[in-house]
Formats: sequence, C-alpha cells, structure tokens
Amino acid sequence: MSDDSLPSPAGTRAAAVIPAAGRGVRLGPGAPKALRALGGTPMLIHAVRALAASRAVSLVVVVAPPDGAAEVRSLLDAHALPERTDFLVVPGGESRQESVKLGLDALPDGHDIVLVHDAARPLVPVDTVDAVIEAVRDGAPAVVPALPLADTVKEVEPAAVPGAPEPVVATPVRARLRAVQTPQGFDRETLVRAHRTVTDEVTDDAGMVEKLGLGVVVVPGHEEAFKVTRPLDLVLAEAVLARRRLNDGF
Ligand SMILES: Nc1ccn([C@@H]2O[C@H](COP(=O)(O)OP(=O)(O)OP(=O)(O)O)[C@@H](O)[C@H]2O)c(=O)n1
Ligand SMILES: C[C@](O)(CO)[C@H](O)COP(=O)(O)O
Repeated sequence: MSDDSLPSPAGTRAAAVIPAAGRGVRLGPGAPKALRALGGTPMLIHAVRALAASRAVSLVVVVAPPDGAAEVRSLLDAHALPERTDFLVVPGGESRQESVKLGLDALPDGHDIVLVHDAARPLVPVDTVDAVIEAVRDGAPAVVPALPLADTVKEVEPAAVPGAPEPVVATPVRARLRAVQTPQGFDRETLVRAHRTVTDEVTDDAGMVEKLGLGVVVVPGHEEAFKVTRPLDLVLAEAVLARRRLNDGF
C-alpha cells in the first residue's frame, strides 16, 4: 500500500468493481483464473490489494465465479487487506459484461466514481489507478489507461477454417492505436447508464460508453498492468513479482 496515493476529497469517493468470474480457458486447465496462485497468493488478492492501495478507493466489489462467492469471501477474510476499505462479494455471470453489471448492481450509494478492473491484471501499480481516478475527477466521464503498440496491426478477413491464410483488409496507422488496460474509470451515472442501455457485446466498459456517444479519454497505462491471459503471461507475472519482492527486500 502506498501512502503517496491520491487522497479522497469529500464527495468524490471511488468504488472498484473487480470482475473475477472468468474461467481462464486460455490459461489452461485448473481452478478459475482469478483463484490461481501468483507468488503463492491468489491472483485476485493481488488485484484487490492493487486497487485498495489507492486511498481514493473506499469500496471494492469482487465479482466471484458464479458458484464461488463463499470461497472468495473466505479468501478475502484470510488475507491482509487495508482496514479503511470495505469489501463486497457477489456472484458473476456468463460474460465479463454481465459480471460487471452484477457488480454495479451491488454498489451502495455514496460513490461518485467507479473503476472496473480485471482480476486478471494483478500487478497494476497504484500510480496508474490514481491517474485514472484523477482524470475522472477532472471531468472526463470515461477514462482508460493504455499503451502504444509495439507490433504493426493488420485487419483481416477472418478465415472460415482455423489456420487457413487470412486476406489482409487494411493496415491501420500504428501511431494512432493504443492497447487498452484496466482499471477503466467512470463517472458512476455514465457507467450505470451504459450498462442499462447497451446490449451489444463489447470487450471493455469504455466501449459501452462510446456507444452512448460520450467522450472517452486515454491516459498512460503501465507495462506491469498487463493481463494474465495465456501461460506465458503467468511466467512474466511471476518474474515481475519476484523483481518487486527483491527490490522491496522481502
Ligand atoms: N464471465 C466472466 C468472464 C470474465 N470475467 C473477468 O473478466 C476479466 C477479463 O477476462 P479474461 O482475461 O478474458 O478472463 P477469462 O474470461 O477468465 O479468460 P478466458 O477467455 O481465457 O476464459 C477477468 O478478470 C475475468 O475473471 C468475469 O468476471 N466474468
Ligand atoms: C477489458 C480489457 O482488459 C481491456 O483490454 C479486455 O478488453 C478484456 O478482454 P477479454 O476478452 O475479456 O480478455
């Protein structure tokens, strides 16, 4: 936890919704991804600590695997977490979008800013969390942390048969592209309206706000906020955590 984190001025308390109900199919067989160990501690606990490290975040809502709410509650009780933060656990749904909606439905009054953060991004630094909150406080209805791309991106006509060559349709100008991370931050009313209104499947919450025709802004993301999606990501996460522990002297 960082004492340098953003303070919470009256009237701008933030809540974080952490969707953690995914199975982690791309990571391979095993427990639901959020419950798998990273440095001996469940990935979800790392993500919860990362968000609760911000002094502006007074509530964290964890969206658990549909049949795993009791297990997640026990995990939260068994790990050291900041006392100033409240924690709620609700069961999730079939898609990320549905899980986030279930988390939003559980939010009590009194939080003007809502962050949505993937449990699968366990190592996001608190400075990134605070930068997102600050941009929402400054008046943006929706804020996403993002990084420039290292690879050139091609748009293709997807093959009907997996593995078949795919015709290239276009090469977007890379300098205008960003790879989007979480936590994404929102003026609460905007995010709730987006989840009530937008029915198309989208892959991030800011995309729903875009569909309302509202402005979304990007702030700098962080390399260590990467998403643990495939087995190699877990290797990288273990290495980043080991480096942090070495630097912190424990
Ligand atoms: N029904 C779902 C699906 C996903 N998520 C959450 O959304 C985040 C980002 O999703 P992703 O990395 O795609 O996780 P999974 O859906 O678990 O991965 P996969 O597609 O490989 O199964 C994760 O924290 C995941 O737990 C969720 O809460 N509910
Ligand atoms: C929200 C997200 O992490 C932003 O990059 C991403 O879109 C989640 O996608 P996934 O398909 O659930 O991995």
